[in-house]
Amino acid sequence: MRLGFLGTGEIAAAMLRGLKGQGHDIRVSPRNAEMARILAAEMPGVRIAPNEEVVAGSEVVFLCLLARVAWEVLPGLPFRADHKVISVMVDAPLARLRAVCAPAADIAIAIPLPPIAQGGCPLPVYPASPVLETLYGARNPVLPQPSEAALAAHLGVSAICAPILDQLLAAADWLAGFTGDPRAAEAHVAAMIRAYLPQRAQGGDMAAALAGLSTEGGLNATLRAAMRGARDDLRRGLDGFRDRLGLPEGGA
Ligand SMILES: NC(=O)C1=CN([C@@H]2O[C@H](COP(=O)(O)OP(=O)(O)OC[C@H]3O[C@@H](n4cnc5c(N)ncnc54)[C@H](OP(=O)(O)O)[C@@H]3O)[C@@H](O)[C@H]2O)C=CC1
Ligand SMILES: O=C(O)[C@@H]1CCC=N1
Repeated sequence: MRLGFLGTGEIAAAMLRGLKGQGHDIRVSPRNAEMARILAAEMPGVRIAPNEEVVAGSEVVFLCLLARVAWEVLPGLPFRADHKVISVMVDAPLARLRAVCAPAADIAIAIPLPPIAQGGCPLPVYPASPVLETLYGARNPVLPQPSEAALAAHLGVSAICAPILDQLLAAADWLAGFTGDPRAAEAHVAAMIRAYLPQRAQGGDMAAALAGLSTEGGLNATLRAAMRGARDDLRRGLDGFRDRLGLPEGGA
């Protein structure tokens, strides 16, 4: 398939690496120049081309720009009615994407995360996108959403990755302070938490795991109580995205 990526940053690089071995003909935009060079050298079939050529030469165009850049750049590009466009951008609702990508109308928003490079990354999308399924579905669970609001809520919850990783790193750092082995400490924390996150988590698994860690006076119960404020902070932070993500009142 002929694929184009506009914006060759963190998420585009991960998405490209997630396509390795599929034999696509891929054009990437020249910015970020260093990343574009690395990817073109790393992956057969990837070439660097001006934005206009990325769009003109592709059947599927991935929008991996910052939204504020996209609003300036996209209106001048040669979109066609037969293009399939997949945006992964935050702050880019469908109505505005349709306006700047016209006459292209087959537009979906997806939420990849950097682990898509290896696979196993849940991939919410709205509206359903057969081409996204074709490209990524074999290695990642593609999750079509029933509405743009549901997609936006998934976008919001994706923000927990950084604060949770930050907590895990703080724990590993604390452990390494006693063991003197930061690598082993990080590996241990990762393995311990991974053991609680089965490949196919069922509703209720997390609550059951938490119940199993609630021994009265135990270390887990003690630290959880001491960190109750962090739970409230997380909830408040997510609620703070409502306007930005266009989420309806009510909901949660
Ligand atoms: N990082 C993530 O995990 C995820 C990010 N996203 C979304 O993806 C989008 C990109 O994020 P991310 O990859 O992290 O950001 P980056 O800043 O890493 O990538 C954006 C890229 O766009 C390039 N760029 C700037 N101007 C132009 C232009 N005129 N034409 C072509 N390319 C240009 C930048 O190049 P230069 O460096 O030269 O300025 C940069 O490499 C954002 O909208 C973000 O919300 C979505 C899901 C996950
Ligand atoms: O943090 C962000 O804005 C992007 C969106 C989803 C994950 N990362």
